[in-house]
Amino acid sequence: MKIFVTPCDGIGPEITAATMEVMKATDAAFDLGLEYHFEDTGFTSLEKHGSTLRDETIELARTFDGIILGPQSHMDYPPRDKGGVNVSAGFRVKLDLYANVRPARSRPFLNDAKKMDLVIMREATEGFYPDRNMYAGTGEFMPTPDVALSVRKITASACERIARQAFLLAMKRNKKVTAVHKANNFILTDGLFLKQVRKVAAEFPEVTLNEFIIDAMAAHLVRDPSRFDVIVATNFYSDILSDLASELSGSLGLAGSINANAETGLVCAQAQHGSAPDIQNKNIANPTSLILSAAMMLSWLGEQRGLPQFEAAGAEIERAVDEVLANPATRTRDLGGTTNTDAFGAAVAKAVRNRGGDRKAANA
Ligand SMILES: NC(=O)c1ccc[n+]([C@@H]2O[C@H](COP(=O)([O-])OP(=O)(O)OC[C@H]3O[C@@H](n4cnc5c(N)ncnc54)[C@H](O)[C@@H]3O)[C@@H](O)[C@H]2O)c1
Ligand SMILES: CC(C)[C@H](C(=O)O)[C@@H](O)C(=O)O
Repeated sequence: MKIFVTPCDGIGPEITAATMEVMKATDAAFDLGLEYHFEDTGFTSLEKHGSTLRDETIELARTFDGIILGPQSHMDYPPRDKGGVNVSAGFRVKLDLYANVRPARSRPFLNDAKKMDLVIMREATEGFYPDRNMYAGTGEFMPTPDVALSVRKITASACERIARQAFLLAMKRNKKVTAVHKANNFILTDGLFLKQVRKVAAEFPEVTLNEFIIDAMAAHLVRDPSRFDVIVATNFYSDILSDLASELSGSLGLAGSINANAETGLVCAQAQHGSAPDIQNKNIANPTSLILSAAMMLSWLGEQRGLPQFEAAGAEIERAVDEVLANPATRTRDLGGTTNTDAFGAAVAKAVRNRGGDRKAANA
């Protein structure tokens, strides 16, 4: 299996290095036969090639089975005509990775967070990124110096396919979907989203559909996240709600995700958080988010291609992360500990290796 890796900006190289430690240990324990190819994106690509994301990088990534994508320092990029291209939106939009799957769960051994185990199914290709061939703020216009406009594109087809992914996931979980919208105000756009979700819901009579307006949803999530299971929403709403949910679980640094396309089979592991420039190059970032994203990527590849060892490998990384997080001595600073990024990665890799040894002994 061929994996494309691009660490990108800020804490990206640090959390990617920790993730690769875990991937190597997992590959050895499960005989996955992973091969890696590393490419520059973000500021390193800008310095070498004049663009934070080149078309050839995207086209190369398309030929791989999976992608590990680090966070970008998009806020600090130069304008597009000076090479600043939105790396994240570029991968999602150009590769049509429309399902950004963002889980968040509480861990009783970690903190006293309210009980939560949910997945946000985020539509990742449209909304304020309006065209498959244009990205990086091209949905914005300034007709006069006093007026700035932002165009949000919502299509029936994109709403339908993300809704279907949400219901398919709900069938594997607790048969509950919550659609989040603001159709009270955005009658055409959010109205279209809601119409498509209801249409797909009719195909899944066993799944209960609830609907919440985005502003109230934020309050309900904070008050009682245990009410929710699979949440589906358009791009922008999901982006905000998923940061809220992951912080409720203890830290943005715990938030893994994949961007996937169920039809082409391509999958991209990507932390939910950004490049955290406030803590970059200090070896203190929590790499859990990218490690769990890589685990999700392996599980997804396993499920899609009928490869049980990949599913087992993904589950094992999740288990190893929990084992390491359960020990206050091996937590990173965002969770009140003192463990560094590389040491955390090494601890998770060791937890995977230890169990791999147990498994081999049991099979001998
Ligand atoms: N997917 C992406 O690539 C992505 C997502 C969001 C933001 N961004 C970009 O990231 C840059 C910084 O944005 P921001 O500061 O608003 O958001 P951020 O997610 O980078 O950071 C928010 C806060 O969370 C902390 N944090 C984030 N990840 C952490 C981790 N793994 N371990 C410990 N603490 C962590 C940061 O230190 C910061 O205090 C901007 O340029 C923004 O455009 C990129
Ligand atoms: C950096 C930004 C373009 C991005 C988005 O808006 O999708 C981010 O918030 C994310 O969640 O990956």
